Amino acid sequence: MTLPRIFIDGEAGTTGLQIRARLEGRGDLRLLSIDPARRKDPEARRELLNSADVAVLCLHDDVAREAVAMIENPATRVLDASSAHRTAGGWAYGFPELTRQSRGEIRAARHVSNPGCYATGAIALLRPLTDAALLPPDYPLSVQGFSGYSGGGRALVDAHEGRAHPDEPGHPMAGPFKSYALTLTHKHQPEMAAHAGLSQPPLFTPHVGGWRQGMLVQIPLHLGPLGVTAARLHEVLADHYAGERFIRVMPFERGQPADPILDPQALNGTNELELFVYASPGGDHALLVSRLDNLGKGASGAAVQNLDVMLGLEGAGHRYGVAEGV
Ligand SMILES: NC(=O)C1=CN([C@@H]2O[C@H](COP(=O)(O)OP(=O)(O)OC[C@H]3O[C@@H](n4cnc5c(N)ncnc54)[C@H](OP(=O)(O)O)[C@@H]3O)[C@@H](O)[C@H]2O)C=CC1
Ligand SMILES: CC(=O)N[C@@H](CCC(=O)OP(=O)(O)O)C(=O)O
Repeated sequence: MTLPRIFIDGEAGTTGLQIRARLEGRGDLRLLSIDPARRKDPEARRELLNSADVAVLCLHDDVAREAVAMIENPATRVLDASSAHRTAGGWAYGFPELTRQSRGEIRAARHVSNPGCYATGAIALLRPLTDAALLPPDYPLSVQGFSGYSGGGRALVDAHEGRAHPDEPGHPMAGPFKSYALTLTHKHQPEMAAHAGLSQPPLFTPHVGGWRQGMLVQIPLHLGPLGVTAARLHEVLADHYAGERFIRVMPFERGQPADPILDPQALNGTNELELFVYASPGGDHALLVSRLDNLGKGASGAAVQNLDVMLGLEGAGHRYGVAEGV
């Protein structure tokens, strides 16, 4: 039996290293590796991109677009971890649990785009609610994100872990806590709108802190104008994700999940996503929260899960977690 050949373009980066670590030891795939000295050589990359059954792109957006343009072999499928193709026509969105059709679309697609980390947290909470008409598509939503610094890729990881070049100025986002994207524009907004079933992008305010990985995404809601209870929001989410291996809707007893305090790092090293619905005592306000590892279900864990869905291997029960700090 010939094993599916997988090439990770950008395997030395934050996302690429984590995908590679998750695929080490898999006897049902064959990893094609590039000579580290030639990892940015277009000819070496072109050859491997066109020899792979699936090319996994762990590159910044512009380089990912160039990589797609280099592929001439019609049999090569692409799983792109960058944000270049998340709302592009002809690309399946790699969120297997999102709708009843998602797995089939990913399985059939030649081109699959892996979701963004903040977007995963927001869309997981919103899409079942817009599909159930509990949230109107034009509802004015706010989304707040809190991420570990690995979300900023190699440059921010190096700045935090003391590997920045002494001649280079400090990374503007390094430090214990920073609010950013204060132009109120962020690359995940179009993706959130498109895949959460919204007709306008949410107001999105991300923050990054001095922990390596793990994130929370929060969506506050005034329930009065929506005419819905927090218990109903919880019920719809719990029904939608029932039976999913990686997504858990946390129990809701009299308006509160069991956790009164959330640590963004609790799912680090896993491919899990937890969803919480909190309610104020009078029932006027709800807070939807998702917790995930930005490098797990927010990037590399999701990519390996998508790879398996593409290849029809999801049912084999592979582990999509990896030790922290890879
Ligand atoms: N970090 C995260 O939490 C997430 C990241 N992503 C996405 O994944 C993609 C990669 O991000 P991330 O891993 O964080 O970024 P990194 O900067 O850590 O990694 C990118 C890698 O690509 C390499 N590279 C740069 N130019 C080329 C080239 N021309 N040919 C081949 N390789 C090249 C870089 O090498 P060098 O460093 O030497 O330049 C680096 O190893 C991005 O599009 C990002 O949006 C998606 C979800 C989450
Ligand atoms: C902390 C930090 O800088 N986070 C990144 C997003 C993280 C991420 O990985 O986004 P993609 O999945 O779209 O690549 C940012 O806000 O641009």
